[in-house]
Amino acid sequence: MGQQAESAGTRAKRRLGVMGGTFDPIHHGHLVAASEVASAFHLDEVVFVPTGQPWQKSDRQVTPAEDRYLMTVIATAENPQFSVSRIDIDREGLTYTVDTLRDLRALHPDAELFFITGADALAQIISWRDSDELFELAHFIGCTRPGHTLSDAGLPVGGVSLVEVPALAISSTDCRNRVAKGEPVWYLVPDGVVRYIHKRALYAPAQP
Ligand SMILES: Nc1ncnc2c1ncn2[C@@H]1O[C@H](COP(=O)(O)OP(=O)(O)OP(=O)(O)O)[C@@H](O)[C@H]1O
Ligand SMILES: O=C(O)c1ccc[n+]([C@@H]2O[C@H](COP(=O)([O-])O)[C@@H](O)[C@H]2O)c1
Repeated sequence: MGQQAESAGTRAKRRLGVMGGTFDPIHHGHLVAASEVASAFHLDEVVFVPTGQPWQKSDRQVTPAEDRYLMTVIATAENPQFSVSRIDIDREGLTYTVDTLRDLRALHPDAELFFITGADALAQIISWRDSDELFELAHFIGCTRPGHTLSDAGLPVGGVSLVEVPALAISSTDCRNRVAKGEPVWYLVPDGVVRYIHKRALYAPAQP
């Protein structure tokens, strides 16, 4: 029966979530948002895509991509629905989501793409490169995030869904600042990520 349906071309499209981020470091806010969206939108998989060179974060030194990639692998390893892609890290030049989605489209021609963002990122999308094309390549899902208003105002009708996720007032900025001050990040980021941060001495204050 399954085989017949497949050969008749009636098989449902694979639903692939895309969670893009700098992940410097990845924290439970990212993981909960991805998990909630996967459940609410019946996604088959969520691929986490750490940025290569995020052009809107050029005001600060971003941690090397390999460290951010490895922390993302560690954080997602136990969830069979989660995977990590190197496409943005391995592409030369600045990272633009339009390239991410074009590449994922080419890699997964039969999948429907769902790009997941927090409310803060969603509010900036109009400033992203080739923003019109973004909505042809994927459906966008904006998640609530404490301190930010979730809105689809000005975005293409039907191109965006808004979803409420458990409020976790966690940011990578706060995690970095805590480590720099010697404060704990246990339970804000996965345990393996805490250990990786300490092993690699990430976010430590610069020595005088
Ligand atoms: N606590 C959170 N709840 C919901 N969404 C979040 C949360 N933290 C981050 N996101 C979303 O995850 C994506 C990747 O975020 P990013 O890696 O920039 O983390 P960040 O915590 O915002 O980092 P930073 O503090 O360095 O700006 C963005 O779409 C962002 O809106
Ligand atoms: O394409 C763009 O112009 C663009 C500008 C800013 C952010 N993004 C993407 O938005 C996601 C979250 O980015 P950030 O900077 O909040 O970590 C990540 O996948 C970025 O590549 C994309």
